[in-house]
Amino acid sequence: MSVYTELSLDEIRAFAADHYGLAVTGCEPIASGIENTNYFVRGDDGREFVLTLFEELNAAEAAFLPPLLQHLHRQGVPVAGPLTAKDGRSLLTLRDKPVQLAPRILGGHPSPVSTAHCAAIGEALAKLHLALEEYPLHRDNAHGQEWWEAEANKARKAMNKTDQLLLETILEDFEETVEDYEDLPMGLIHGDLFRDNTLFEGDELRAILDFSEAGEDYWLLDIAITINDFCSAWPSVKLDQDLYHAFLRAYNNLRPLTADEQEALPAFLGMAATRFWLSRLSVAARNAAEGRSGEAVTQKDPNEMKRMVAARMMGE
Ligand SMILES: Nc1ncnc2c1ncn2[C@@H]1O[C@H](COP(=O)(O)OP(=O)(O)O)[C@@H](O)[C@H]1O
Ligand SMILES: N[C@@H](CCOP(=O)(O)O)C(=O)O
Repeated sequence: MSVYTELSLDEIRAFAADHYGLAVTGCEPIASGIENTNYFVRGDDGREFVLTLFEELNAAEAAFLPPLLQHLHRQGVPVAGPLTAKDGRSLLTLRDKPVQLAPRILGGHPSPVSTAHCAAIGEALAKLHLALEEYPLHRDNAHGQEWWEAEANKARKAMNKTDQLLLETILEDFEETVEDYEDLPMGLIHGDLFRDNTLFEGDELRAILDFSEAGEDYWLLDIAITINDFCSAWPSVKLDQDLYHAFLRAYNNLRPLTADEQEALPAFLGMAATRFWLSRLSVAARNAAEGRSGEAVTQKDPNEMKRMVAARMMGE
């Protein structure tokens, strides 16, 4: 689990009382996050909340999130909008880090994924893209093309020849694709729509979580990121054709992919897997450098993504 900043019940209790007028009776660290420190928090009236301490974003960067979530909520996209504190702010500071309290949404990460889950997430992603079409606030994708090219330069030095070739091939394929199809639609994207950033009850999508990666980029990148995780035939990293088609049918129903997007999708699937191959390598290197290890830190496997990159390159 990832709890980078350990908070005591007394500290959470004082924070919730001072800022939200909430009487807290218990808290529990959340075992599954990667980037932020999260705690489930129980109120004396039985309500439950999630306290998120942003570990990577500064206050200015994190301030983008509450209005975004409130907008999506109003547009009918299922998200957990942060609570407003007594002083009207939705983002506060604790231990010198940005912090928010949001309602706990019931549900679990879908596993195994069904065609119904893929249809639900496909529809929700199209709704999210359309809901943000006219959204006035902008933010660059911090892990878009510029980032992954810089990251690839660092990562390739430690790679064997085969991995270097795989990386170069995918990067070149992507660059050629975006040159060939220069009008691919763009907008604000979620940027990290994995199963573990969703909550389902049965087939029903209850919440899309964790908008830390939201930023301006190709809609198709968001689609590819989501397909890669939702529509793979885990533990195999190959695409499951039933899941894939269920996702695309539902997405297309609300926002039909352009002809160029359909042509470009295979290159984006490879690039989306590469983006997470690189970020997982980077997280592993940082954890090693900072001596973060053991039970308190969740580390996802870069090799899983590398295998997916190779599969997507083979059209699988
Ligand atoms: N509002 C919420 N309701 C219920 N569970 C939540 C909520 N927010 C976060 N979680 C749980 O916490 C986990 C980690 O949250 P996430 O925002 O993905 O953190 P990180 O960015 O550190 O990975 C999620 O996978 C989910 O299980
Ligand atoms: N989805 C990323 C990791 C980001 O973790 P999150 O818990 O912040 O969503 C990956 O799979 O590498």
